[in-house]
Amino acid sequence: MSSYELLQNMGFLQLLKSQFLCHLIICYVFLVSGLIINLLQLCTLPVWLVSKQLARRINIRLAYCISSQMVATLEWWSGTECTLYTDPKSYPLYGKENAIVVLNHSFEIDFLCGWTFCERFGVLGSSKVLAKKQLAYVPIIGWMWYFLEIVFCKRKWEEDRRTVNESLQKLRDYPENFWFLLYCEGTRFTPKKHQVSMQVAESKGLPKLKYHLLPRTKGFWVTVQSLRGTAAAVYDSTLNFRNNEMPTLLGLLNGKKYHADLYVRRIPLELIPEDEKECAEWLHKLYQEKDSFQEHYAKTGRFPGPIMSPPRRPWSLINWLFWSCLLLYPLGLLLTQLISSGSVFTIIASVAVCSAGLCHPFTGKVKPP
Ligand SMILES: CC/C=C\C/C=C\C/C=C\C/C=C\C/C=C\C/C=C\CCC(=O)SCCNC(=O)CCNC(=O)[C@H](O)C(C)(C)COP(=O)(O)OP(=O)(O)OC[C@H]1O[C@@H](n2cnc3c(N)ncnc32)[C@H](O)[C@@H]1OP(=O)(O)O
Ligand SMILES: CCCCCCCCCCCCCCCC(=O)OC[C@@H](O)COP(=O)(O)O
Repeated sequence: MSSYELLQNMGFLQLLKSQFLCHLIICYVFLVSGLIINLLQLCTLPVWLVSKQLARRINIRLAYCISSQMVATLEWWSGTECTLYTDPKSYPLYGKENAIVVLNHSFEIDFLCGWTFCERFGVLGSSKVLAKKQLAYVPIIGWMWYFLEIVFCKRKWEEDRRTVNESLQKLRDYPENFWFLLYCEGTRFTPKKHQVSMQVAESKGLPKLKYHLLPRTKGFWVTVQSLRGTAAAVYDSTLNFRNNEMPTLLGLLNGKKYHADLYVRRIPLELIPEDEKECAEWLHKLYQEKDSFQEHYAKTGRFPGPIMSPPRRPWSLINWLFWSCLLLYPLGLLLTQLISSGSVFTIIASVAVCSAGLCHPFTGKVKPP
């Protein structure tokens, strides 16, 4: 094939990825498979009574079937690249131990990049997060999290102090390695929130941060204390995207390729102070360091240290193809039957769906490569 033809084909592929019908198919597979998996998770309830560890292992695999579909959208559909900057001595330990991950909360898809690294190190099904309670009620993801023993907080310290500790204690005998994600900033970065947060920093006599909100220290302290002896280290992770891009889920769905850079430092848990006040000071210092890494990135376009990128694995794609075949076949049969029935309503409905696809605002907007 000539390079001109190849370019033309690539242009066609990009155009295809921007079509509403493709988005509809991806969302249909995600929603229907997600609800089926939620139902299967519900069926594991009796297994908990017989063997807790077996039920946990089953739920890890079921959760993988959901979260890896979103990872596949990032890795295989949009082709987004993820580069890891880290110390080669720490690299072999990733995925082989329990860890607390501290990540900046600056992008709509930062959690998805986190999931992508979980996938590459084989801990996607078991990965956990300290999430706000409202997310527990979101169908598919929230319900999946319930069975994964995700830790939820109300962001009311008087209540969270006890409940977060109790939920974390339950993870002490978790049967597989997990990463526990903590967004210490507590909410996603916006210029307005940054302004308020820097006023708090000033009132506390703390140095100002340019790229982060002031970290909330209480959740970090309770997590470190509760997971001592369970987690081996804190993975201090700093994420940014090349070319000042602000990636979105819709961009990924449209097949837009981004380039994520993640800088990870492994800090053994023993190095973190046990005392609440000292631990808070330690975290503030960590965020000042994270700020300096972002400054380095803004100036040089890279993070410090060597690159040790793990390759993408085929499993997320295989999982997506499996669910697609399973769910698109009956849908195809149904549509064929409806159309061959020749009913006026069916024909009008089909035309309406196709027109919606053609009139979609993203159609034809993709720049040819
Ligand atoms: C090798 C590869 C490595 C890594 C790969 C990366 C990642 C992969 C890992 C895992 C992936 C797993 C899952 C990801 C999937 C999805 C995640 C998606 C979504 C979840 C996101 C969320 O839900 S974020 C929101 C919830 N989380 C948090 O809030 C956590 C942080 N918060 C805390 O820790 C809080 O302390 C708390 C919640 C425990 C309690 O909150 P509360 O509000 O009650 O107390 P505070 O801590 O705030 O205490 C009050 C003190 O705060 C000061 N204050 C007041 N205003 C501000 C302000 N604007 N900014 C900062 N501080 C403020 C106030 O003065 C009080 O100060 P004191 O001195 O009295 O403490
Ligand atoms: C293949 C898939 C395509 C289908 C797309 C489905 C999309 C499901 C997305 C579910 C993602 C769940 C994670 C949400 C992240 C989130 O909501 O974080 C909250 C924080 O910022 C703090 O919030 P706040 O302080 O209240 O602003």
